[in-house]
Amino acid sequence: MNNLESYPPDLRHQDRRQHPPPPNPDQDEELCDPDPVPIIDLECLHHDKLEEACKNWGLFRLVNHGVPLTLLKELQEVAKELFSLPFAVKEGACNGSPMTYFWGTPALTPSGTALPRGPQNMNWVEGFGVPLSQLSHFNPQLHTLESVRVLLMEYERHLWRIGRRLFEAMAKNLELDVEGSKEYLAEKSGMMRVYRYPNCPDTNVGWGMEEHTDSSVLSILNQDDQVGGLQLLNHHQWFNVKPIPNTFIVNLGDMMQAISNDRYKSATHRVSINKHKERISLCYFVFPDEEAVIENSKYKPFTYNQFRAQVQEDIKAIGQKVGLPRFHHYHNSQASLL
Ligand SMILES: O=C(O)CCC(=O)C(=O)O
Ligand SMILES: [Fe+2]
Repeated sequence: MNNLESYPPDLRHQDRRQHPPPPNPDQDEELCDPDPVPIIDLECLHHDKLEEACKNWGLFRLVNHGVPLTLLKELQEVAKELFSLPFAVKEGACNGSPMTYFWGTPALTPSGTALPRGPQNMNWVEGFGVPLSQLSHFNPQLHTLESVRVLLMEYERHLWRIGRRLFEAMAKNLELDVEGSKEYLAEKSGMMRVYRYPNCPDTNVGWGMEEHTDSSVLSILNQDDQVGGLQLLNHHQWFNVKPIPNTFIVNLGDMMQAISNDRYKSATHRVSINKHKERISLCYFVFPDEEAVIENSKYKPFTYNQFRAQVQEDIKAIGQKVGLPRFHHYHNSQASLL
């Protein structure tokens, strides 16, 4: 099933062929733990439950989201098909299109190129990314990529409906001005990413995706039905976020934390490597209007454009994102780098 030729050369672990999976892979045991993540029902949205999840977790599981199961299954299938193509085909597939193919890091420049990282912090992931504003503006030559694009167009319409509904409920809880807060969630400002996390017998090679917070307002994740790996940091403890079919994981990003004046939190999360099974996930990120100014008692006035530029600068200069502390009043740059 593992098609070595399809993996980026950096992610081809030499031991891969010598370790067939045991009948009961130990990593699956953790998936039997009770799932601690708060559940939010979109059909019957309780504002107090949502408030509690945003304040205490920065992440929740969304049920009754209204996205057809057939669409979710089809997306997973076509994504699998796309990733199983030879690496060289995937590498060339996005030339001349707004879609990008990347591996080894999720940190990209605005034009979609991977920000260079040292081999010591290689993330065990490959992905395709596309800005939502471009999704309907290109026709990939590669048939499988075109199938993905068509499905993503339909999927995006659902996720925008979900994101807006959730954001409106949060804005109400935060008593934000209804008209003024509209620019904090811009329909086509988002992006979509499809990931594959190759399995690797030696999990010491690092992380599928290293610990981070998202820069978005909201991120909506459709993770593999079967293979876990997503972990959430809450109150100094890491939790496994189980894969449960037909549910989404919604996490709040840095922009939501800033908009809420730090009442809500941007979830710190990471993805572990599975020894035996690869994992597919799809992530939708939605951002504020690029020029919308965020300003309140905890933050100096700033726009998402400025935030993004600062993140890029920090990654280039010190190899990591500093994020929100850069924009706090009374920011002390030394303190935030610790
Ligand atoms: O694939 C996942 O489960 C998480 C992806 C993620 O955290 C991200 O893209 O920021
Ligand atoms: Fe993330």
